[in-house]
Amino acid sequence: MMNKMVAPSLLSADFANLSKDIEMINESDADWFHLDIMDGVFVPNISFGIPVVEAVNKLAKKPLDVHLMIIQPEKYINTFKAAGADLLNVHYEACTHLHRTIEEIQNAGMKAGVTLNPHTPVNLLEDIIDLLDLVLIMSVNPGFGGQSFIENTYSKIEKLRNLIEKKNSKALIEVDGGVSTANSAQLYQAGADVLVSGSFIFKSDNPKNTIAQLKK
Ligand SMILES: O=C(CO)[C@H](O)[C@H](O)COP(=O)(O)O
Repeated sequence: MMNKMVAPSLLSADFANLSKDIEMINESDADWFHLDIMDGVFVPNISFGIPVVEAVNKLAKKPLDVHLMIIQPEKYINTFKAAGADLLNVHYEACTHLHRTIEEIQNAGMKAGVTLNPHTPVNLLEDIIDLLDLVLIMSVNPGFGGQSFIENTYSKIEKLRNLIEKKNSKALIEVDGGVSTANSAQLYQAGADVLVSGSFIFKSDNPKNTIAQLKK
């Protein structure tokens, strides 16, 4: 059975009032917190780092889903575990030894996810999908919030769902970038389990209500 989960992306939160937005997510129907870590090298932007993950972890009452948009993510596995990450997403494009990195994340006591950039085909995961807890499909080029959704994402989700079933994998499918109520129903229908949404939630008049709408 498919899930209908929502992970608000703190990238679009008000950093001057972060505790208020964390409290809003705690009280909402959201399932996870999504935290985007950008290094200015793997992606052309810098977001926030480990001290912010630690601070969020002190207040968050839901799991922390951490998306590493950084080179050499294997160097920071234990650091993010100590900071409070429950699920660690690394990019397929940033990992030379992906199998080893996934095992290290899981051995550190976290769920392991692999993220695919829009140009990366899902069939490249064929020989590792059975080990994964999650696959994050980027529906924008990573680096910035507020971009337009790439329509080819639906067919990528369908191909990934087929691969997951063929390989009897437990991996959840998460989608990130340009997600709103204009595409949420179709994304769940295509096979997505978890939707990440940033600007659509935080720029709305009633973010808690928007999160509830995204779960419908
Ligand atoms: O990973 C990200 C950017 O790299 C963000 O999580 C994603 O873009 C969500 O933002 P929005 O919902 O505003 O598109």
